Amino acid sequence: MSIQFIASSKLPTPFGVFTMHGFEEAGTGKEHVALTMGDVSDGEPVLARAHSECLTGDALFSMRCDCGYQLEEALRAVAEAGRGVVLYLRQEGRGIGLLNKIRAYNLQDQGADTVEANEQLGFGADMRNYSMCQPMLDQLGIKAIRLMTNNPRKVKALSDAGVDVVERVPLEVGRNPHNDSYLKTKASKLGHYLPQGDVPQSDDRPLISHQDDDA
Ligand SMILES: Nc1nc2c(ncn2[C@@H]2O[C@H](COP(=O)(O)OP(=O)(O)OP(=O)(O)O)[C@@H](O)[C@H]2O)c(=O)[nH]1
Ligand SMILES: [Zn+2]
Repeated sequence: MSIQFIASSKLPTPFGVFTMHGFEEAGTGKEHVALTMGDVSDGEPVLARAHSECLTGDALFSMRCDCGYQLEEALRAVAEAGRGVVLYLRQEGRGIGLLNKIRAYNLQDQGADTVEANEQLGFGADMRNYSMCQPMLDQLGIKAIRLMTNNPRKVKALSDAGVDVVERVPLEVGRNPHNDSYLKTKASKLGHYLPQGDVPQSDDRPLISHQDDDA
């Protein structure tokens, strides 16, 4: 895929100050972002997250999925390591887009699981492609990554796209009563490595703003 680097800036967050890099896909005009911290171009493997956009989880505090929790944890882990990258990829709803994801949620409200809902709408279970990742990492001087994910298909897709994934780092956060059956379906039908066992019963989403209270 042809992707053009556009500009970089600072991005202060509750976790620390990242550098934000903006990219534009040729053809589609899709805008992707990479957040980096530390020296990522020294040739050593870089702690990395390739995060698929989830407006509902990432921005609207949804507890239907684990996306928002994973995004927070990935940013926190990179900041703690002092070095890493988070690719924020505009492939909402596993590639079907926001409005189709809302259609899929409507079907899930009526009993379908996340895979059945996609299929009832005429989509595959996962319509994402990761071909923007290698050119984005290349632009940032990143040679190899330690990928934070529970999704073995993502590891394979990135490797197939030419990314040197030297390690998978588990990212198991955010399980709650609202997303438990969704996570079970991800494990059983999409192959995610996710712990089973008792669901934490708390309804709270561990928002960043609450973390100081616990410290
Ligand atoms: N179509 C659809 N997309 C969903 C649903 N729930 C979350 N998503 C999208 O799924 C994507 C995240 O995919 P996941 O399978 O949760 O995670 P992953 O990135 O493949 O795996 P991890 O790296 O372990 O997080 C985001 O684009 C979300 O918008 C759903 O019920 N239906
Ligand atoms: Zn989500």
